Amino acid sequence: MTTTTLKPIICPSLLSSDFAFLARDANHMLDCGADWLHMDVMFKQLSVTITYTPIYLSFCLFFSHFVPNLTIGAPVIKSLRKHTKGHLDCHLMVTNPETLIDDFKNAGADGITFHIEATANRAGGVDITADVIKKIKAAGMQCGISIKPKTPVDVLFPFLDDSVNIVDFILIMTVEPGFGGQSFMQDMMPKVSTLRQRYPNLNIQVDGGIDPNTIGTAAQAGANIVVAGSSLFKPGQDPKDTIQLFKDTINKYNQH
Ligand SMILES: O=C(CO)[C@H](O)[C@H](O)COP(=O)(O)O
Ligand SMILES: [Fe+2]
Repeated sequence: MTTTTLKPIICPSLLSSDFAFLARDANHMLDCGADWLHMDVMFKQLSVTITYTPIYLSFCLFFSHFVPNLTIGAPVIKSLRKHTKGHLDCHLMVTNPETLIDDFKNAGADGITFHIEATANRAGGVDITADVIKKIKAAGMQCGISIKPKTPVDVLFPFLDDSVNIVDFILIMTVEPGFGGQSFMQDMMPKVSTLRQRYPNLNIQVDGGIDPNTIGTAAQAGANIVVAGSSLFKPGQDPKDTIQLFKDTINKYNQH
């Protein structure tokens, strides 16, 4: 297989911006060298999981929120679109991502990343997942698939091996989704290196706890797209230097 050098792509998470000055903060990050603008879409939606428990010889219903937080939706993307030319990389932490694809496309999103836990765990999950990929691509957007920390990486293989419905990148969560400012989970790195070995040309994004101390670990494992909120919006620090450091570190480890 021929390999190409993967471009570093730095995505400031606007979850850490001042929402009252969203466009100002987004464009400042682009002026500082950022490549994409990462938009964290969280919807505190109740989901139901049916699980068979052999111990009790019965089926149990579990109710949970996909994430315990509520952030922004398509109307905010639409407003921001009018004030920036940046690539809007929308990370959907919601239970039924297929219901939001048209809204986000119409609002001006450039890419949608959905969580496989929100599609594959439902009845007919493989087909639902494939349909979501198809729908995002048919709408002309980039498509990413994300996995939470407890989800094994091999659930992604069938979709990456599909030569028809091409996924643009994988997002490996390096924190439990829901909030910015959490600590980087180093134990997620074997997932990144497994993907890098199996798919040398795959764009791999990491999200959560990326800062000057953790970027080396993520880049060495094989990540070339990084999301960073807290570390880029840290008061009193120039994001230009941090973005350049992230790019240099990714380039250092990304020589096939
Ligand atoms: O998806 C996310 C949380 O669910 C955010 O993108 C992520 O946490 C970025 O923030 P930080 O760099 O502060 O960890
Ligand atoms: Fe995110």
